[in-house]
Amino acid sequence: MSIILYTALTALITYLLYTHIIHPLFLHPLHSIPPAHPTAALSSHWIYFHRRGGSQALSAITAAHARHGPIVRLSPTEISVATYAAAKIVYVDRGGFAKPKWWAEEFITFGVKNMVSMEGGVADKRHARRKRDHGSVYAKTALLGEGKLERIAKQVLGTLVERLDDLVEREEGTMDVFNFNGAVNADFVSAYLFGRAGSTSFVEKVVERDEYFRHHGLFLRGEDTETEGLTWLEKMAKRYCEAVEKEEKGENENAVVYMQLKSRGVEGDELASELLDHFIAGAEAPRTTLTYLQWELCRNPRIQGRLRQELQTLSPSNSSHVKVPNLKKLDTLPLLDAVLTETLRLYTPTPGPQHRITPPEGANIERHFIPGGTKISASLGVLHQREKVFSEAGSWKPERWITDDGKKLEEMRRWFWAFSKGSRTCVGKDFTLIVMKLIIFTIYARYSTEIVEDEKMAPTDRFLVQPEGEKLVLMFSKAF
Ligand code: HEM
Repeated sequence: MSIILYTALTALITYLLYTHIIHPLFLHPLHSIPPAHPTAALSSHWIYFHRRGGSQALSAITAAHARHGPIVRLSPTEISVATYAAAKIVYVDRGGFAKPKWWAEEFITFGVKNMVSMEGGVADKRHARRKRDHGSVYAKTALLGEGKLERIAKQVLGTLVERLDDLVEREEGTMDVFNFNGAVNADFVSAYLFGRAGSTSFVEKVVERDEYFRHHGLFLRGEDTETEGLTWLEKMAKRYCEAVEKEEKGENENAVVYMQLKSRGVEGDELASELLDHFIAGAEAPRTTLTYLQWELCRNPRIQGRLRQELQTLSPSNSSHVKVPNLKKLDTLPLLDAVLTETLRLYTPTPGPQHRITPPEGANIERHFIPGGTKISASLGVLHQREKVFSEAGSWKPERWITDDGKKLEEMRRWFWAFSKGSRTCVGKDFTLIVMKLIIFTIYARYSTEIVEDEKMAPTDRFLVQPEGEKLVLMFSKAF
């Protein structure tokens, strides 16, 4: 071998060794962060392998934190954090970090940016403006005090009770509740978004409901089915928007969110995209939450009984005439709040990494300096498994939320991230909580439930969790 060839080969091997092994392992600014897997500092293969097919790699990330502590390196340029203090820096302090472009764009519909698909962070003024465009429509004071939600509740809960009475009296009481729960929530949220003209009647119209959930499933599954699902969803949202536009002036004031955004100049595809996102969020995440909540109430009949007693203090009607309870009183029932919070903790609907990117100046997190442009995330489901905060974290224990220990309660609330925190916190949080409470009230004050079929209830490792079998069959009986 000639001396020139020998020198060139040695230089190449040295260069490759330096760039692929020595630099990432010993000199890269992230080198002191423990790798989730021995190869994670050298290549992205480990994390890509766990993320194949749309998986969120939640169990791999959970196991990595259990082995290596609160900060781990998932790939040469990506880290995961698992403490309240670190999550606060990423999502809350100084407006929180921006979303990486690829992640924000996952949520684009109609080819335009809605709030969730904006990158955010201090530099993104559009996101802050869009948040302001929503005004107070989703604020707790407006929801509990203005009577608009009560009017919707009267209608939707009336239909719910009719359906359940029929089920119990004429159909032996057995039903798969998974899509049914989605239906009730969809009817609520669509009425609030689009008013009477554009709202769904999924509780009654089973074929329409199943079509919606089927197409949303195609959209979520991604790849070859994504376009078919999205096209169908976009047509649906356009139809609802057109229905509001055709209404007489005055009538369309019931389209609370539509009219609010329109009054701020959000129009056309931008408006349709924003509302479609709220519709999907309002139907899907509570579908999962209520299904797991009902499952746990069936597995814990004593808690179901105590909850019924608590709900009956609000004097529900026992005829088919539905009485909407006082929303402020409903909101403060302690056991109702505890069962819902505990379900959102243990079966977090979006438990996987909420991806962000460090700002150009970098950040100090968990005693490491993280340079600008690093991919970083906390997984909400991992925060919720913190044993020191939530003892027996893997068990459903609603009573943990009913305690006189104010310090403990405050600590648990800090670590409760089901709706995220900071500038990107869920805009529909108070809406969905009060709607779910109304639905639980209406069902469990009047009926009791038992499990008929609960195979495959393990949560899927997807962005939006579902029970693996997408099914939970319950037997309903009249409780009084
Ligand atoms: C159980 C129910 C729900 C859960 C657990 C939930 C959870 C979340 C979480 C974790 C985020 C933050 C995502 C991120 O950082 O990228 C979020 C954002 C958001 N949610 Fe929800 N959500 C629920 C229901 C709803 C409902 C009913 C609506 C609308 C009516 C809604 C509308 C939104 C919007 C628009 C955002 C984006 C906020 C922003 O980017 O600033 N969600 N939600």
